[in-house]
Amino acid sequence: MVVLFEGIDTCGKSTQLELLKQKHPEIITTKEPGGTAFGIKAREILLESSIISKRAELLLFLADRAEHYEEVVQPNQDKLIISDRGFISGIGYALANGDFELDDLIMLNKFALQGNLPDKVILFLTDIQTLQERLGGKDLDGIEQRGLEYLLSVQEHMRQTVLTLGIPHLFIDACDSIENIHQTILTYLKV
Ligand SMILES: Nc1ncnc2c1ncn2[C@@H]1O[C@H](COP(=O)(O)OP(=O)(O)O)[C@@H](O)[C@H]1O
Ligand SMILES: Cc1cn([C@H]2C[C@H](O)[C@@H](COP(=O)(O)OP(=O)(O)O)O2)c(=O)[nH]c1=O
Repeated sequence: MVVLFEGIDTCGKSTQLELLKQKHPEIITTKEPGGTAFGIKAREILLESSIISKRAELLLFLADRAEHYEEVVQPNQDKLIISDRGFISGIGYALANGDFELDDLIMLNKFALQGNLPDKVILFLTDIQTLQERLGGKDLDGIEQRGLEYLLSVQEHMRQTVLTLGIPHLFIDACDSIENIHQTILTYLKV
């Protein structure tokens, strides 16, 4: 089973994935961008914000996704695989960047994933105050520097995309405590 942890920067995905991995070391944990050797190089380019063309940026995220699918997801289909981000980020950030149609983005992402969408999405939803507090506590990469309004519009596009595609999902209140969220995820995943 393939599960995506999705949500905008600082909503708590990595914290929860780490807790889950501690309790269940048998879970295959991975991430996009950067879950493969190629992805590590792609991630460096993507986060240093040296790409001017939004299409070039999108295609590099998609290249990372295609490689990640073949190298990490496909060989482990029989196990529980949880990825810190995936194609919901791919669509959410691209829609917030403008100039892209949802139908085109769905088609491109299905192409990268050889038609195999994840089984479940756990989407963390935050609010402006929490986002501001948590972003204030870290060095911002090129994408995070695009600002609060940009990130909240990404979040809304992610939410709509999950609903439009009808993927089984859990919406998490990212402002809840770390322990409460952990328990909610354990219950949802039945692990
Ligand atoms: N539920 C929570 N309540 C308070 N702080 C949290 C919570 N979840 C995560 N944090 C803190 O917020 C910051 C960002 O969390 P992180 O898990 O790295 O987010 P993401 O992986 O989504 O970018 C970290 O400093 C983390 O300790
Ligand atoms: C997977 C993906 C990520 N992104 C963005 C989201 C993040 O800002 C960045 C990845 O950074 P990352 O450090 O993984 O995210 P986080 O701050 O949540 O730990 O790339 C896209 O724009 N498109 C995509 O397809």
